[in-house]
Amino acid sequence: MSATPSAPVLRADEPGSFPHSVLAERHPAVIRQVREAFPYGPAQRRALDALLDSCTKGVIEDLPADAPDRDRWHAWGLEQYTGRSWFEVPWLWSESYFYRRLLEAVGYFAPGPWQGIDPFRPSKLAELDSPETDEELAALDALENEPAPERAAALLHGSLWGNRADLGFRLSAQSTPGQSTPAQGTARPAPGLVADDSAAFWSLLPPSSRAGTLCLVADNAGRELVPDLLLIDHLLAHGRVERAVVHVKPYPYYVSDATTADVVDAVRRLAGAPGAAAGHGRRLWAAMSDGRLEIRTHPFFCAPLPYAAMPDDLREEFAAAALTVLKGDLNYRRLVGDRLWPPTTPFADVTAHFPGPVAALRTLKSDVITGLDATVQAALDASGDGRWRISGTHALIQVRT
Ligand SMILES: O=P(O)(O)OC[C@H]1O[C@](O)(CO)[C@@H](O)[C@@H]1O
Repeated sequence: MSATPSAPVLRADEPGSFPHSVLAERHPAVIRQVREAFPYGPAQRRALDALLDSCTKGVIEDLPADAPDRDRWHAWGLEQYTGRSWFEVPWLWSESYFYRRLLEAVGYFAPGPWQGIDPFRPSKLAELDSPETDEELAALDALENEPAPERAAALLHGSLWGNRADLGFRLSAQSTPGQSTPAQGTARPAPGLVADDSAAFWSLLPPSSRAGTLCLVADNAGRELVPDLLLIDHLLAHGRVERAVVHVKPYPYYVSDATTADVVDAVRRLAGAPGAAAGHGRRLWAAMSDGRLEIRTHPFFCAPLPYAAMPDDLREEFAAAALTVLKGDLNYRRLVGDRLWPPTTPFADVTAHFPGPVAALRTLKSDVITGLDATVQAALDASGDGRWRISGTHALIQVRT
């Protein structure tokens, strides 16, 4: 890697900035949503109130002495950050620890009646069972008749724009009226795509008898995970990959990030749907049963750390993959170190640390961006849409081979 000058790590210490708004507005909204989602008892309600006080006007507090992952969080910086304001430590760290503390407050980890109860499950299921999901599944019928290259392109874009299904984002972002996912099967670049390395993506997964393994590091459940699985079904069915591994979160995270339960719900939703969707669901179910599609998780997926700091076991796994696909905004931030790089900083430079070929499929929902062509950046900055980095209306497909 050429000596790319470093860039500042994002913090939430600037009032008016997007990171600041996430800690000051989105996190309180998440606590309110969780409080209303379940008939939690007085103890949990007091714990949620205490977290609200701590994360808006207090300081970072240590985990309880008997917390199963206390040592791990101390190694991840908790020792250093205890007693400091949530707004002054790295933004990624604050956000990640917030979700850990939220689960603590509702009794997710402690032995007892609420152990393992996902506080975000009602909103994830509501989204999965929504009429919008019905519509998207029905659109698969038309796709069946499209030539394979168009079908492949449509499924790749479905997985990409599925990343707008970020329920945490919806809590505080106003939706962009009339903005929809790109029409299925159209060859022209989708509006809102600020970088498009689709050709490199497909070049890494040629149909072949020696096809390799795809690792997909998932992001949101529901209407993002379904198109991710449809893409995987297509890659398996067309011999572009021999095996696929979907990496999910070990516990609920960032409101709608996918866990194993969400994968099962998504495959069931497909298999139980009318039309072509059912065929995709049955194939995915069979692939999970015979091991061609595997679900894995790792504590690192809920760590407040960049991918450059990933542990060796994950490093070896990604090094052996034909391609690792990182889905979404948070994974992108972690891939490039959650730093405010100049937007034209080459993607290949800031991802040189990644052990194997890597692709980012992301809708832009935070300030971090790299690998932009200077003319594209100039056009975006001149567009008058000051929110192009954070509004989720723009997306990218970036690949480092
Ligand atoms: O689900 P995604 O695409 O990772 O987006 C996560 C969102 O949460 C944030 O962390 C802000 O809370 C941003 O990264 C992004 O807006």
